[in-house]
Amino acid sequence: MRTHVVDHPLVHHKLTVLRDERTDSPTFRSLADELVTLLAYEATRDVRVEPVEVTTPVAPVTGVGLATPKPLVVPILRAGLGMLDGMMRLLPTAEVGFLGMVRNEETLEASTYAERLPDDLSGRQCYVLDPMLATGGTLAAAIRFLTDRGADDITCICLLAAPEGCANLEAGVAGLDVPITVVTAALDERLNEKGYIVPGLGDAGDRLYGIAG
Ligand SMILES: O=P(O)(O)OC[C@H]1O[C@H](OP(=O)(O)OP(=O)(O)O)[C@H](O)[C@@H]1O
Ligand SMILES: O=c1cc[nH]c(=O)[nH]1
Ligand SMILES: [Mg+2]
Repeated sequence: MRTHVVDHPLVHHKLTVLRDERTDSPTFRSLADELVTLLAYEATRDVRVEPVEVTTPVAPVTGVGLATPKPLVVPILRAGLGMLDGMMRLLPTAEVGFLGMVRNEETLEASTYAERLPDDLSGRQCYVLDPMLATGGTLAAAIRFLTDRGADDITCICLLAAPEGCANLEAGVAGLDVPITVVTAALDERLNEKGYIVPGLGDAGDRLYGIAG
């Protein structure tokens, strides 16, 4: 597994405002959207392309277009939904699959409550969107879903990651013969006793959409 921490002053700046407990939901949503587009630029560096011939007003030229099959973007509900528009801005022709997952806040185990993915992901590059890589349980389960259906290249885009979660995820995907990359805006210090990222930004889903019942 490869972990790439995006080091750019605008990423640091937007993340700082996201972390601030005084930032309200509308501002949080709009900044998360902007930040994801910056992360997506890095995360799509290896997106597969194929040659395309076009003619400019002056001469023919060989350029590139996205290869077929098109990439699949998979936001993990709820909080990953806040990253979808920012990602699709860069990959407007990608397809979108959905995974609904929630972490039990007592046991920290992730469970899946919704799934809408293509049956066959052979040869597909997949981009998984989840703002928080905390214990890593949610992303490990999501990656299993995708590799079980034949995904052959997976990039996870996160706003924040914890070192413990990266280590757990790396161990969890060790047996998979699929390249896995994590792109994040920051690798934070640690997890606290409740499994929250420190310093983190709190509960990403709640900050985007309000307190879940
Ligand atoms: O790495 P982990 O320890 O598995 O935790 C990370 C997960 O926790 C949060 O989701 P949550 O369960 O709060 O659901 P939500 O998005 O609906 O708020 C977050 O959005 C991740 O999906
Ligand atoms: O810090 C954390 C950990 C899990 N989920 C969140 O939303 N925040
Ligand atoms: Mg939540």
